[in-house]
Amino acid sequence: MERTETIDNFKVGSLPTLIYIPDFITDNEQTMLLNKIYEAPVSKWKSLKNRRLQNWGGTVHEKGLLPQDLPSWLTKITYKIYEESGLFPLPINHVLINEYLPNQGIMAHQDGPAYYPVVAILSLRSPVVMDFTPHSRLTLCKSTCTNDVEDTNSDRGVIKIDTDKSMDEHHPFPVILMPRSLMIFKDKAYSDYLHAIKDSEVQCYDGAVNEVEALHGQVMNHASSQLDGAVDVMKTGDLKSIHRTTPRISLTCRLVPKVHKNVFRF
Ligand SMILES: O=C(O)CCC(=O)C(=O)O
Ligand SMILES: [Fe+2]
Repeated sequence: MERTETIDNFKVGSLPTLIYIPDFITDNEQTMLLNKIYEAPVSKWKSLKNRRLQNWGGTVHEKGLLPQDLPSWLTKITYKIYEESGLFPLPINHVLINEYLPNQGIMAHQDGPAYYPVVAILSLRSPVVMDFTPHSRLTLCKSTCTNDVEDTNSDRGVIKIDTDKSMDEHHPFPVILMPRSLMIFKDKAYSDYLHAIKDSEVQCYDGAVNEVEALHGQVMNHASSQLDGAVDVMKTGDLKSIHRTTPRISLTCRLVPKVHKNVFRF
């Protein structure tokens, strides 16, 4: 982000509030992050049904965070997000790193209540489409029903969703997440919508709220455009799609406001 630009310049769509910043980090920064992520011992990865993840910053419980210092290679990026966005009241203290193979995704969910309601997602390597879908009513899920939610926010009070099809002014919409981009969402986009990534290698981005910002000239008009994961975006006739050919890594950066300093008083 240039010095003269404010976060407001990066708002996309009409819903409060979705922010999309293309090229938030450089190629070198992306390479450095990927190296660090894949340097971690295999035991740092937790495998789920449809993706694997690394948890950094400590353990999130319903009542707050049992903290662990973030490594400096992560604070470098989380501090940049904190400073440049101006949207977090305190520095980010928790990062979830997800790895998705081209046929993997994440089911529709809303992030758990332990987090401050602003999420920043940095995307690496492969483009992907994130679908936002409205819901009208939320009921807090007690620990007895968290098993049906395959999510890492998991046993600390993931929110169970009651989708109401009669929501009229709310519409589903896709967002394109290109490598090296940062997406931030909060307000209604956080509280009234679920977010999901389809577990398919071909994802439709028709109607994406950030099509111009994300693609700026990258769209290939033909199916022979397989130069790199970053440009596997095609428009064949009316079909707007992203073809995932490499794994995608994302860094979900959040703030858990309540931090437990002393394990024994937790
Ligand atoms: O990988 C992503 O882009 C989304 C991850 C996510 O929604 C989450 O960890 O809560
Ligand atoms: Fe999420």
